[in-house]
Parts: sequence; structure tokens; C-alpha cells
Amino acid sequence: MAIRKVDVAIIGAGTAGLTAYNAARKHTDNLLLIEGSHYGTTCARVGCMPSKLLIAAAESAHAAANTGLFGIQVGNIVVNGEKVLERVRKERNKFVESVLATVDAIPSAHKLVGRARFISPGRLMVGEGIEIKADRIVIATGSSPTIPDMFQGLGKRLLVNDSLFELPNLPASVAVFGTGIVGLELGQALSRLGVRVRMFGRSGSLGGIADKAIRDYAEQCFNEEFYLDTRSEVTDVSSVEDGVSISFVHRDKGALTELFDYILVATGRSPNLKELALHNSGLVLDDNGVPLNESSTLQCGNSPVFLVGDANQQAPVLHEAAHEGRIAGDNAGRYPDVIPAERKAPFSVVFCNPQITSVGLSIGRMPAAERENYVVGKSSFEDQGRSKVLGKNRGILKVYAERNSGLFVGAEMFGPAAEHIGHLLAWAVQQRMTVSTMLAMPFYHPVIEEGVRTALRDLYGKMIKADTDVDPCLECGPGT
Ligand SMILES: Cc1cc2nc3c(=O)[nH]c(=O)nc-3n(C[C@H](O)[C@H](O)[C@H](O)COP(=O)(O)OP(=O)(O)OC[C@H]3O[C@@H](n4cnc5c(N)ncnc54)[C@H](O)[C@@H]3O)c2cc1C
Ligand SMILES: NC(=O)c1ccc[n+]([C@@H]2O[C@H](COP(=O)([O-])OP(=O)(O)OC[C@H]3O[C@@H](n4cnc5c(N)ncnc54)[C@H](O)[C@@H]3O)[C@@H](O)[C@H]2O)c1
Repeated sequence: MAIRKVDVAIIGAGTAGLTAYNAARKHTDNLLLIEGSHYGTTCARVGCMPSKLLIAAAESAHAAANTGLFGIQVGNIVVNGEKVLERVRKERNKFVESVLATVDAIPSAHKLVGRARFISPGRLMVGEGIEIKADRIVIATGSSPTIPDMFQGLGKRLLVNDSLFELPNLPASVAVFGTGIVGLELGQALSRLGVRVRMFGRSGSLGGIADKAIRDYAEQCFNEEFYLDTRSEVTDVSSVEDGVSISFVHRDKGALTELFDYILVATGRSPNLKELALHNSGLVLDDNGVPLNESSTLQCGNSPVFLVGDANQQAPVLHEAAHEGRIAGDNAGRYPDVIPAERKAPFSVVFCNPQITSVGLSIGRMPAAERENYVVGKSSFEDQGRSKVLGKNRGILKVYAERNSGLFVGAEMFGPAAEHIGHLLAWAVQQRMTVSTMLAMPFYHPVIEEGVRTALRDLYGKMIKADTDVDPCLECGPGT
């Protein structure tokens, strides 16, 4: 049995693990990055990048099919599924290669391939033959798709994000389970590429939208493209010779049984912690078996262990995984002199179409009494000038401010260019801007951002006096 002693061990060479490695290395040269599977990260290999590539193809097909609005007729549109997936993989591989180049640049003495688990506090076993004694440990093991029992046994008919992009061709039909972020992004993309899609949700949730009015509006929009039920009643899912048979209660047609080539399971992700034998780690675990940890330091209690990225499930998105890795790597390097870091404003974007963005405080999830402390402004994109020009005039934006201070605290949007609007609003939250400061900023004309001004003016009007309109907007052009 080989035994190695290091200052810092990092488990998992994904986005969080790699940034943790870089930060910890500024403090010590005696560190180890342990990876139990492929290098290349979830984001590049099976997450953000291939999904966005598939969505880009879908957007292209959708735009081609919807030129009639502008008086333009396009000939017969043919989606070549093999070529679509070929491009997804080809471009995806380039993103993976750029990560692999980063990993290659790490000295081999700092890397170890094998699955790690705790054998006691501060001691890890990697595979069956290597024991690592580590003064400090960063857990950066990511997350994996959760597969509910009802889908077990479907064999190759069951897809998750990891397997979808490896299909040689686009299937004719896919039933998507889960109306969360992954389900919505991939399900809509498949539908826009000509795949027959039905989407089955369970809890009423849709793409993480907290506000009920925005959620209902979005559900209606998606149903104009494909059948989506956020509270579906699915009575049977079985593997049959030609595919998967699904029995469900259709919202309008009652009980139905339909056949699909595949089901795509997008019912959430669980942190990769089970394999770590955390009962040997000495860490205090919550009811779900996740070590308790502090979000400003990522430290687990007073221990020399840090938990980052999807593994802690605090903010399972790429930029947060990277930020958390940096904080934890630095703290593991400097331990016991741990320093709390400022966290970024909460921010997410869902790349469905129209897009969804959520920023800052989630007023929609607050109890009614707490919500009283906030004022809500709203705008619709149905009549918004630039959105109409582009034929993208669907959507709602809600913006939130603290009632007493006028501080801008958050927003939620389903609508055009939400990936960009979300950035403006997230930066405003993080800069602790007030609504009046935001309204003093320049707004060009005609742009989609004018819809933000409309919502902020509505908010401002409600803040200054509930029953008084703000002054007319003299600088607002038509359709803002
Ligand atoms: C389909 C999809 C689309 C997404 N799109 C976006 C997007 O558009 N924007 C966005 O911000 N986020 C997106 N995300 C989320 C984003 O990909 C994740 O938040 C991010 O990749 C998490 O990084 P991580 O370092 O925590 O985990 P990972 O990159 O998964 O790294 C964890 C690593 O730990 C290794 N590991 C696990 N257990 C062990 C062990 N016991 N021993 C050794 N190694 C181990 C794994 O092999 C893996 O390499 C998407 C996710 C999915 C699934
Ligand atoms: N654009 C992005 O930033 C992006 C894209 C993809 C994923 N992600 C990250 O990945 C995480 C995981 O995404 P996800 O979509 O897998 O999880 P999620 O938690 O967003 O959604 C899972 C959905 O599945 C539903 N569900 C659970 N069991 C079900 C069942 N048996 N039948 C039908 N529906 C069921 C849940 O009610 C929920 O709506 C997200 O939280 C997000 O942070 C981010």
C-alpha cells in the first residue's frame, strides 16, 4: 500500500476542483488533484456546452421555419439529425480539449486518477492501493442525474444529458420527464429540431421560475409548441419492443397511452457524495448526508475540509462552481487562517426560448408576510417596441425593491434576451443600486432594455406613492 502525505488534496477535477487547485497552489506545492473519471468537466463534456450547441441548432431551425412574419418564404426545411449531432460533438470536443490542455499543464506529481473515499478524518483511500494523508481536503465531486425508481430497467431507451449527445441521429420521439432547467432546455431544443416531444413534470415547477404569474404565462407559451404538463399524472412507463410506452392522463383528452423512442430523464441532480464514505470523515452531515458548510468560506464546520460546486448544491451553476473553488482552494491553502469571501449576487439563466432569468432575492418564494417588505414592478414584452420589431414580443419581467430603502434587490423574467437583461440586473443587485439610480442610467432606443425601464418606472411609482403615477417618460420613444 502506497501512502502519500500532502498539504491539500482536492477530490474532483471539474470546474470547482480545477479552480480550487489553482488557488491552493499559490500557497503550497505539495498538493494533489484526484479525478475518478474523465478529465474535461461536466460543463464542457455533457452540460453547458453541448446543450447550448444543440439549442443553437434548434434556434436556427426555428428561425428558418418562422420567417413568414416578415413576408419571407423559405423552402422546405430539412433537419439533418446526424449532422446536427455531429456538429454538437465536434464543437463540444474542442471545448473539452481546451480543458484537457489546462489539465495537461498541471505537473503529473500533482495529479492522481482514481476514486477517492474517506477512511478516517484527514485520510483518503484512492482506488484500492493508494492512501492519501491530507492536512486539508476540498471536496469538488459535482453531481449526477437522479433517476427515480419508475425509470429503472428501461435500458438503452433511457437517456440522460450524458447520453443524449452521443446518439448517432435525432430520434423521432422523446418523452421528457422533469420540467426543470435541463428538461426545458433540452426538451424544447429537440422539439424545435422536429422531434415529437411531450414533457411531464410533477411538482408544478417550470424552469426554476418562482413567480406564479410568470410561470403560468411561460407554461402557456411552451404549450403552443409542444405538450408540457407541470403536474402530470403518469400511470405507467414500460419498455416495449419498439420503444417506451407511457400511459398518462392528458390534460384535455383524458387517459392516453403513447409510444416514444426514448425517455429523457431530467428529474434533478444529486451531489456525488455517497461514494465518499463521509461517515468516516468526522464531518457533521445534514439530513441529506451533505456536510454542513459555511457559504462565505465553504468550510465544513471548523474542520480543514471544504465543500464546493455542485457537490454542495448551493448554486449549481458554472460561474458559482468556479468562484467557490477559488474561495475554498485559497482557504484550504491558508488554513487555519480562513477568510470569508463576498459571494456574488444570485443569478441564473435558462436558455430556453423565450429565456428565463432570476436575479437576487426570490420574492416569489417568500412567505406572504415577508413579501410585504418589498415592492414589485412589472412590464410586459407583448407591446415592447424592439421586441415587436424582432417578432420576439412574448414575456414578462418583474423587478423587486426593498420598500423602505428603494434598494433594488432582484428580478425574474421570462422573455427576449433574458440572458443579457439578467446580467444588467444582477450587476445592479451586486452593486447595491437603488431603483432611482438605475432609472438615471442611459437607455438607448429602440432596445429590449427599455422594457427594464418600464418595469423600474412601475416599481418607482409604487414606491413613491401607491396611487400616483410617475411623471410621463418624456425620453421614452414609441413602444417602450
Ligand atoms: C445538461 C446541463 C446543462 C448545464 N448548463 C449550464 C449552463 O448553461 N450554465 C451554467 O452555469 N451551468 C450549467 N450547468 C451546470 C454546470 O455544468 C455545473 O454547475 C458545473 O459543471 C459544476 O461543476 P463541478 O466542478 O461542481 O462538477 P463537475 O464538473 O461535475 O466535476 C466533478 C468531478 O468530480 C469527479 N468525482 C466525482 N466523485 C469522485 C470521487 N469519489 N473521486 C474522484 N473524483 C470524483 C467527477 O468525475 C468530476 O470530474 C449545466 C448542467 C447540466 C447537467
Ligand atoms: N442554464 C443553466 O444554467 C443550467 C442548465 C442546465 C442545468 N443547470 C443546473 O443543473 C441543475 C439541475 O437541473 P435539473 O433540470 O436536472 O433539475 P431541476 O431541479 O431544475 O428540475 C428537476 C425537475 O424534475 C421534476 N421531477 C422530479 N421527479 C420527477 C418525476 N418523477 N417525474 C417528473 N418530474 C419530476 C421536479 O419537480 C423538477 O421540476 C439546475 O439546478 C441548474 O443549476 C443549469
